[in-house]
Amino acid sequence: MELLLDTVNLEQIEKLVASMPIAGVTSNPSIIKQEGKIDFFNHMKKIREIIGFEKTLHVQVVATNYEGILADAKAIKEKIDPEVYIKIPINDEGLHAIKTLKAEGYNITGTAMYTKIQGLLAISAGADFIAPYFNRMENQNIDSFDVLAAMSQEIERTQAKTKILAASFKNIRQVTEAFEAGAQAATVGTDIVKTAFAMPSINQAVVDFNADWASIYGDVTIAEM
Ligand SMILES: O=C[C@H](O)COP(=O)(O)O
Repeated sequence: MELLLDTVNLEQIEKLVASMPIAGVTSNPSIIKQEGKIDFFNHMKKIREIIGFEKTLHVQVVATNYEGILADAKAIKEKIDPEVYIKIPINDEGLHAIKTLKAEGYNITGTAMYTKIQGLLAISAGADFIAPYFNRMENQNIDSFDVLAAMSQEIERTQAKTKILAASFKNIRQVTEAFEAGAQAATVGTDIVKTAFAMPSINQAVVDFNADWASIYGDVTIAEM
């Protein structure tokens, strides 16, 4: 499985990339807004410096029409780096742009995915990743697990190269469900990452082990023995 960070906070990225098996970083305008009016291209380049080229960086277009999306994609690729994944909403204009940009060798992540048909079309257009919005689908009473499982089946059936990069999570259960449904990757906010080990029993187990050790050896650690 691939775990990506859905943030552009440099400090958090640096910290979590060092301590967790992180496969990349994703962003969108709402995520950028959380950092204020950052120097967009320089900030994205700093993220690349932190994560290196073995991890993926996904940056979203803002234009909503075909020509504008192509222009945004070109600028992102030229001003950040050629390896960046261009995030494009899967709608009529976006899909048109995905077809064109894939033919020109761009890395593409189809995003804003709420329905099976969006995913099927993006897979067919050759998107490298599709990003179904797990929590947002649940909020609309759509069975997220079923949508992801259908995408997984389609990728398997057609032997497509597309990977499912599940997004939009409000808790860890949704993340593990996304992987169980067949997602290869999931992008999560730093708040969700932090809850991965938040179960009180985990810490209590460590406290109990330490107490038993101390009852035998006092405060002498294994390294000091
Ligand atoms: O890029 C898409 C985001 O992961 C959506 O997440 P959100 O539903 O928390 O805004």
